[in-house]
Amino acid sequence: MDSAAETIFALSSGQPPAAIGIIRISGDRAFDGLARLIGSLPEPRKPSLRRLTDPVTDEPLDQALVIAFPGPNSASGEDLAEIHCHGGRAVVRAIESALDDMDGLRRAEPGEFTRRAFTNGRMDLAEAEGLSDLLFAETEMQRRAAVKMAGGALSRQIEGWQSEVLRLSAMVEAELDFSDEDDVTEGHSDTIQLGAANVAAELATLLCRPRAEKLREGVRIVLGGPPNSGKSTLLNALVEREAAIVSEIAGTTRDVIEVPIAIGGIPFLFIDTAGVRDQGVEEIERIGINRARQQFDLADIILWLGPEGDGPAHRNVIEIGARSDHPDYQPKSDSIISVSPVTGEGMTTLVDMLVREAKDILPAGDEVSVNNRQAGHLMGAQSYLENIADHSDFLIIAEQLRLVRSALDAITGRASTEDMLDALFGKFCIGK
Ligand SMILES: Nc1nc2c(ncn2[C@@H]2O[C@H](COP(=O)(O)OP(=O)(O)OP(=O)(O)O)[C@@H](O)[C@H]2O)c(=O)[nH]1
Ligand SMILES: [K+]
Ligand SMILES: [Mg+2]
Repeated sequence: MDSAAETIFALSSGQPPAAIGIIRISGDRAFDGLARLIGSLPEPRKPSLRRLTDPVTDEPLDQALVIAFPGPNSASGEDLAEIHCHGGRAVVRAIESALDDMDGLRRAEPGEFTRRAFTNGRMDLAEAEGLSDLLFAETEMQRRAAVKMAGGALSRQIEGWQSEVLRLSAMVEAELDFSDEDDVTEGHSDTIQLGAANVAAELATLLCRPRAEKLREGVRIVLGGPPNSGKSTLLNALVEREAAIVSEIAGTTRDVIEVPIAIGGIPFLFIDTAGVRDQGVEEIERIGINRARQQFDLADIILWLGPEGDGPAHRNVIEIGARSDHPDYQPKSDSIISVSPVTGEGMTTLVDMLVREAKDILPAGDEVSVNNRQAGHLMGAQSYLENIADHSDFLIIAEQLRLVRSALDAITGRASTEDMLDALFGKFCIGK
């Protein structure tokens, strides 16, 4: 049997025990399965309170709210039944096993409900990616961006470009049809070139923005400086727990310590590193220092605790005067803030500064951003559009426009490979 033809079921709510459990059944036999538990089917889309009975043993299972959503206007695009039962482990297990015993019903794979929604045209790929992000969102900023994606903001933009490119294609086709006649108008060629350039410019605007992945990974802030400059102490203060070992021994930190934390709804990844020095270094510390240097390369921001102007070459270094309360403290220039986790001096100013900087590094909440996969296809589309500027041959232009359309289709999944779909939907949990 074709797997899409099978009827699937799963617990779609969180792990039991919980106050309620929601079991969803999707497919041709969903209503049949529901009817066998409750007797007769309720009216479509109307929640109704029913007694569930095991069809084999006749044993009462639970009292539950049941809803039947006929396809294709359901979340999955198929007949979909929901059973809102009590969320105890035994109740959920008993209902699931009664369903499992029915012919043609089986437990769903992770993400299978959403995959069916996609297959049945209830959701495009960009929206499904947004939904995936939404399920994994941990900070307020991630949630807002994901809601936008799942709501189809990017899909609508892509649709707009698709229809403009189609319009240009139609003009090119018309030119090709009449090309054996002599009155080919110069003007049309200009209109097509201009139209292609406009779409390319809009793609460029979107491509300039930070990638969506950055929201999931967090802004990478690497603490750097010589041994004993107070990096680990500052890390612990920023993340409000003893994540790194602190001691007066120079060379305490060797491994890279990464701590993800949200501040003001913004995701950060704070990274503590080994103190960088050249003299008196043994083998393990040297490895740690190499790791620190690798982290400097990957950083969005380096927080430099060392001597003024001595930080690694990087586009975004924030210098601070660390351990400002310490008797050995040498004040730096006026523009450099003094910070001490011990007295709290400068801590609020520093955090505010990091939050401000982070906003330029992360996608903005009110703008559409694209992930790396989507950006790859947009860059493809952009280069085909740019090729058009170099050509006056309508055959070549027609081909480039066709390539643009298929690159844009790949973003919404109208041209997607099985591998990519497996990778995306496999990340979802069972029951989603
Ligand atoms: N007075 C004072 N002492 C501090 C401050 N920050 C750190 N220290 C002390 O300085 C010493 C080194 O602190 P660490 O946080 O381990 O320094 P580090 O840069 O991580 O050192 P390595 O991991 O060895 O490179 C410890 O004894 C801390 O207690 C500060 O703000 N004020
Ligand atoms: K130390
Ligand atoms: Mg340290």
